[in-house]
Parts: sequence; C-alpha cells; structure tokens
Amino acid sequence: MAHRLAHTASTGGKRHLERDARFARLRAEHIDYFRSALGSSDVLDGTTLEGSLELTGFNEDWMGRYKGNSQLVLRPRDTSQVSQILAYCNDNNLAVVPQGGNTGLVGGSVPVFDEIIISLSNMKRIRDFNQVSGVLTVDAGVVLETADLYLAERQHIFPLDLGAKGSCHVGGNISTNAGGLRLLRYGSLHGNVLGIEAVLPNGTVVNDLSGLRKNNTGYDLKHLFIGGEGTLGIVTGVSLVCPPKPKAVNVAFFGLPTYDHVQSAFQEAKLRLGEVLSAFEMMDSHSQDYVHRATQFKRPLETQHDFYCLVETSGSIANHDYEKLEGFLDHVMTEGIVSDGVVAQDVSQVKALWHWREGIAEALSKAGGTYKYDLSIPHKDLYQVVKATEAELVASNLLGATDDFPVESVLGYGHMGDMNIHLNVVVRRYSDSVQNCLEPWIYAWTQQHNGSISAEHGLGLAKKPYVGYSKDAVMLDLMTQVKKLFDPKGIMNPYKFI
Ligand SMILES: O=C(O)CC[C@@H](O)C(=O)O
Ligand SMILES: [Zn+2]
Repeated sequence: MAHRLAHTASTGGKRHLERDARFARLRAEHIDYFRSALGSSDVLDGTTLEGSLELTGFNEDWMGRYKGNSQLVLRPRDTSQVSQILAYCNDNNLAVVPQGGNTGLVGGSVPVFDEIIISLSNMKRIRDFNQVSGVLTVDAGVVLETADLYLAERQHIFPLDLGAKGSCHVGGNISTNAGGLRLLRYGSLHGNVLGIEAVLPNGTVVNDLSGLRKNNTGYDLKHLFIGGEGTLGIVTGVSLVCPPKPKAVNVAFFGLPTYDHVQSAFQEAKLRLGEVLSAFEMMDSHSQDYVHRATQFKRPLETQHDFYCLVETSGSIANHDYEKLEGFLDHVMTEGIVSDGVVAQDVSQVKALWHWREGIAEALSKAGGTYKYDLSIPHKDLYQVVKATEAELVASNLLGATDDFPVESVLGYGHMGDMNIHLNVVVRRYSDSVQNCLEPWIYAWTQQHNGSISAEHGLGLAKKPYVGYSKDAVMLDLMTQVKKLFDPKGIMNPYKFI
C-alpha cells in the first residue's frame, strides 16, 4: 500500500521560475478598491492569518501538487465586474489567474507566486436555452453537472462529460478545451461552442455570444479562447449547441489479453455499433487494481485480464441498441478478441460499470503521488508508451516493489476512441530524480511517434518547458504575437505555457 507522504519534495513544475518584477505587489489600497467595486463578501483577503487559511483551497490544485501564494481572491458576480477588475489590474500591473472549479491537472488554474485569483464561482446564471435549436447560453461559473441536469429536464445533454463534472465549471471546460468521455460521439468543444463572451485584460468585453451554427465572417476569434487557458482574457459566458438526450444508454465491459486485441475490438465496435457508439474507453489492469484498492467494490468480471474496455451506446431504441451491443460482444468473444464480458442490465449497472473508468483519477489521488501525462498518440503505438516508460524507469533503478524505489507502478488508461492515453506514473514520493528521468524523455518519445504532448488537459505550468515538442518555431512565434496583442502587459495567467 502506498504511503501518503508530504508533497514538499515536489517542485510542482515551478523549477527555475522567478517572480516577474514587472508585476506590482498587492497593497492595502488595491484591496480597498476591490472591496468598493465588488462588496466585501466577494473579496477574500489573505493578508490576515484567518484569511490566508480561507485561501488555501484556491492556492492549491486538487492533487496538492501545484501551490501558489496568492493573498487575494476576487469573486465577481457579472461580466461588468470582471471588466472593472481586469481594467484595474491592468492599469496597476497586478497579475491575475482566472479560476473555475480548480479541477485541472497541469497547474493552470492556480497562482505560481502571488497572482490575484479571479474565481468565477459567483457567475452561475443559466442565461438561455432554446428548445428548437438546442443552444444553451450560460455564465462561465456554471458547474458542468448543473448544466447537464438542467438540460436533462429539457431532453437534451451537455456535449461534454468528464469525471470532474460535479465541480468543474463550464468556463474552465472551454478555457482548457476539455475533451472527456464522449468526444468520440459529440466532437470537441471547438465544434460545439457557437459563441463566447470574454473580457480582455484591459477590461474590453468581446461579445461574440452567437447562437448561430454558421457564421462565416472572417477569423473565428472564439477559438483562441477555447483552450487559451486564461492567458488571453477571461471567458465569462458561453453558448453551445447541445444534442438531444439519448433515450437508451447501454454499456458493456470486457477483458482482453493484449493491446492488439483492444485495437481489434475498437475496430469491430466502430463497424458493428456504427452511429450508436458513444464511448470506447480502455484501461489496463494496474489502473483497475487502484480503483479496487480504493473502493473495495466487487469487480465487474470474475476473471482477471491485462486490459479492460468499456463500450457505451446511446440511441433511441433500447432493445435495438442492447441487441446490437450484445451482438458485438458475442462476435468479439467468438473471434477470440475479447476473453470475457458483461452488458449492464439497468441504469444502476451502467453507473457501476462507468465507475471502474471514471473512478481511476480519484483512486490514484490516494497514492503517494502521480506524475500524469495526457498524450495523444496514433492507435498503433498508443499503449507502447506505458511499456517504454516502465522500461526506462526500471533501467534507471527507480521502479521496484519495495519502498527503496520511488516509483510504485506505471499504468495507462484513456479514451481509446480519441487516441488519447493517460499515462500515470504512481510514486511513493515525488522526487526530482523521477521527474528528470521522465521529462523530457516522454515528450521526445511522443514527438517521435507523431503524438501530441497534451491531448485534453492542456499545458498549464506542467508542460510549459515542453511546448516545443508539439509546436514548431513558426507556430510558437505566432502564439507569442497573439498573446502580445491580447495581453500586452502579460498580466493574464503569467508563468504558464506562454
Ligand atoms: O488522471 C488522469 O490522468 C486523467 C483524468 C481524466 O482526463 C480522465 O480521463 O479520467
Ligand atoms: Zn481523460
């Protein structure tokens, strides 16, 4: 069993960074200004002892890996307050970090030093829903699950779903271009988001809240904010197109002997399930062991396998979809692609099977620590990165069964349908020797295998030094120029990937 050790050995991606002297230090007069602009209850002042405790959850990411030292959290209630705050910060050279539900995994939503945190948690209005077009318009601080429940009552769903749905904000999803569990079916936010409202660092409001599916009028600027990670401005409102709620959702869970079998099963699922396929998730046995250890739930299969997959269908005719899924499972078992499998019989079984996939990140958070790598790699090499990483750590004498070794295990799971693997290196304790062995080695490996160093989690602070593995000099130069255009003083989420 892993020990829970202090995370102080972790540098949390902050290595070699120094506070930028161009930014002003927070003064009492600034706090007074914000109190007069927002009202005292929406200004959390961490300059007092009591206040600093209140700020802990804002200063730290949920893994406890990235920690900043902000002394002020501002919680605006509407777009005009965001505009007022940003204009003031810009005029006074105060650096800011926008924060949604703070569920990110790359340190993008927490301060690095003393940046002011602008939390969108008070901006939670559902502004509009059009039943005919399916277009939903919300404030950025609406929690993803809240939006989804609201839509469910209106026979629609949010086109994004992820494990952190109970606390992540829609604005954070947009800013990080979150991918999630059903991208395979509903596509990325670049396709679903129709418009955004954002505030630039100088306070200017960009109102591009179009509810139109087609709007072919030159540069589509909203795309810069989708995945912009709060470096260009703050997204305050979003309109996006939401699909009708499927009447029937079926799930199968099965075990396979090798990754080659996983690839064959995916190919068969696409061909046999066609338009009702809504998710195809892959998990290795180590990731399932961590869920089992954390929950003690009864495993879905009595037999043990090296790989497991979860396949979901979403359609309109329950029996038809169930038969299709069962037919698929029969076929892959007859062909020897799948060794053993089950199909959920009711909604509670659907949920229980999903838990074995959705619960992995939470289960891993109970270990000593995890180095997380969210990679896009073409299917043929997708799982090879786990094996290669394991071999690299063994060769460096860092991975072993006893406490003498910092690394406990290397595992992989993820969105097979999207060529997205979550490589997790579970450690008994964070250590620079492990990180130095892994980085930039993993990113070079990914580049050599035509992958991307971030599939869906973004770059944040964690991948700041490695952007060059996925963007060439021409693209980096253009990105730098875009940043300068939107944020000439560099106050927006500084120290992060750009
Ligand atoms: O913890 C991770 O590495 C992945 C988290 C999330 O993207 C998931 O797919 O569960
Ligand atoms: Zn994921």
